[in-house]
Amino acid sequence: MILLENISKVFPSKNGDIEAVSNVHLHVKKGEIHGVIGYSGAGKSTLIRCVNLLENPSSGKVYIDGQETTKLSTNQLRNVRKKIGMIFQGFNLLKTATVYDNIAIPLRLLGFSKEEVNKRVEKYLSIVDLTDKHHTYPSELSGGQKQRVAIARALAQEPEVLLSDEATSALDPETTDSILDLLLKINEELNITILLITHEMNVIQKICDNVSVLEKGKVIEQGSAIQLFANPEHPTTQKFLNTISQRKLSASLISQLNLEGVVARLTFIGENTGQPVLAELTQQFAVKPNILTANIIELKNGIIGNLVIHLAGEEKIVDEALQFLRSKEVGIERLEGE
Ligand SMILES: Nc1ncnc2c1ncn2[C@@H]1O[C@H](COP(=O)(O)OP(=O)(O)OP(=O)(O)O)[C@@H](O)[C@H]1O
Repeated sequence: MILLENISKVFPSKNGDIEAVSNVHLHVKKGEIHGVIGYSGAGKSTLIRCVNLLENPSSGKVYIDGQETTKLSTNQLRNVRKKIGMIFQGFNLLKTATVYDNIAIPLRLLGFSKEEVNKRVEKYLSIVDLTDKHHTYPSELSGGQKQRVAIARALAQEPEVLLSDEATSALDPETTDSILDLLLKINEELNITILLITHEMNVIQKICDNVSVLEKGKVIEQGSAIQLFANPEHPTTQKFLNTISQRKLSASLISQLNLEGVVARLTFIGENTGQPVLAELTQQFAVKPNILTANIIELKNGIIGNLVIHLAGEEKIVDEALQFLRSKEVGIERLEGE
């Protein structure tokens, strides 16, 4: 649905060029929710603005629904942009217009009849659960309600793609959750493809199918959310994961425990999370597992369990025990200390 082919964006500045986005390749398939996560300054906003060409890439190609948009005329581009809705961290509502008009005005500008405008405003206000707010002004709404109006406005143009630029960053955790639920509903019921940017791992955890991690304008890791949460390879991805689950033990504690046995992180995916493998382990091998940390991460498409254990016992038997766990498709990472 969205294909970014080797996109770069360079901003000239007095102190030299700034390469905000560097050779990014990203494919978002129809119907998926793809999250781009990165710290401040990573290039997320610039990248998402390249998708609807609010920002012209310095090089590379953008395809929407198979059509290369980077070579279209302004008129042709206007038609493609109708397929793409966008929501923002700051909501971007018209302060002097009611909720109804905030959604209706862009439709009127697109030339829809009064009846069609009315039909769409009613339909999308109902989808975002704000049917009682027609005559309310944005200043009288909470942040979450403002974002719902912005979402209704984006949906009213009946786009195929929704771009979300940090849409939940200004909201408290509970409101964030309700907006994420709404994005899931839009994705599932209206089959709208969503590309979102965020610096919050819980957003990725809750609604994304696939993820790209951006750092200094480059994609440093890309894959399914399950893959990234189960086996984060890049230190920056690992740092993001630490924000939602405490994965780290101190190096000195690990060193101390490694003197007698090994410290290992066991990762269970999906159905594996329910298997009593540690009980089987102690029945079959003369080892004593001691659980140091444990957590379960619920993702949109599955569950991942993490256990960090200390396995005491004879070296050869400990190795066999770890081999047994691998044979049960448990991910094993031996942790080294100082
Ligand atoms: N119009 C511009 N002119 C010059 N430099 C820019 C411009 N827009 C962005 N940059 C620079 O490009 C880099 C990436 O900025 P961008 O806003 O895309 O990052 P971000 O990941 O969205 O950050 P944040 O989460 O803080 O918004 C930064 O170094 C920024 O200063």
